Amino acid sequence: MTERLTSGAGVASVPRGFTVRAPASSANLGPGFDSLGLSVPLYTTLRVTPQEVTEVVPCGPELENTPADESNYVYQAMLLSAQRAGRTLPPARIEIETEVPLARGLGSSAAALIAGIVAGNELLGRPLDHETVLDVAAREEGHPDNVAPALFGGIVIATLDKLGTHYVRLDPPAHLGVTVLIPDFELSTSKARAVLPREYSRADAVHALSHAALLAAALSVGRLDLLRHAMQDYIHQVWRAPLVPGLSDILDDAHRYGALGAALSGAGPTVLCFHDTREPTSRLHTYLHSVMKRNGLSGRVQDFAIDPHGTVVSY
Ligand SMILES: Nc1ncnc2c1ncn2[C@@H]1O[C@H](COP(=O)(O)OP(=O)(O)OP(=O)(O)O)[C@@H](O)[C@H]1O
Ligand SMILES: N[C@@H](CCO)C(=O)O
Repeated sequence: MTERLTSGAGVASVPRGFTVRAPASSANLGPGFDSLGLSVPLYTTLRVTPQEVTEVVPCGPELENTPADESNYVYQAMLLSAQRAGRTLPPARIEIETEVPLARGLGSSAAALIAGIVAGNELLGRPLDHETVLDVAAREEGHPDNVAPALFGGIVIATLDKLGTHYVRLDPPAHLGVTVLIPDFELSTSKARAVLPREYSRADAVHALSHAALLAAALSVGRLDLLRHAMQDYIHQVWRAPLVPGLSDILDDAHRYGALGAALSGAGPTVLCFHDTREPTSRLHTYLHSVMKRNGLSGRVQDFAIDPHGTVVSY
């Protein structure tokens, strides 16, 4: 059985083994800092088998430095669901695999967090509904822009405040594709947040909220022609540019090579460009490779569709 996460809370307890698959995500999209993101089809997968003792088994080269015990971030995420439900997590073997490169701005931590919370909730018989799963994850990350698309798929606009986590999910507009440049070096979110100013001027605030509002509206009605203008940002990219060689050039010039808009993906160093899926992306690929070469970087350039499914549980 495969199911999207569409049912509510309260399903009876689940003794069988199951798999949880959570996608990568690209947050911010320029001015939507901490509030806007989309889902990328690279996946973190957990295979959960109830048994008498807990075992945490990271698999594959990407996870070779993550702990093989209960201190693993995925297992800690599973405990969060038990904590919110006021229950004790039953023991299980948890195998973890990921295609999401770590600390590159593609939401590896959010995919791990969502996969873990959903897996814990599933082991407990789904005491938490989806809004609560999102709220647990958003409070843990401190912002909802990766976890919301990782959970629901598509493009998600979300806010986190004292009253809860509120969101609107959009289906990806027709003909909108994503091209990402994923450099080979890591940049932790904490380092990329530490360079941001603590305060902004009113002019910067007005610039950010007007562009973020325009971007959300453009994405919701499929106005691909507006993306380049709507994606202008002075809240985070300008401060992070020194950490990501070539970023400023790509933000300024990618449109000349067919990009509909460009942004730093999450906290970087991945850079995201939108493209029109009816047009070839070869010129854009050649350009992005040339920027890497000019800056002495290695990495890969890859096209993706936006993942519409989000996190999926299968039996
Ligand atoms: N599958 C996983 N299992 C265990 N730990 C993980 C897993 N995925 C990510 N992590 C932890 O999350 C860290 C990366 O998180 P970080 O927030 O710095 O970057 P990111 O989530 O990849 O990028 P961004 O938040 O900018 O999109 C890793 O170094 C690792 O500690
Ligand atoms: N909005 C977050 C995403 C990365 O987790 C940031 O840019 O720091």
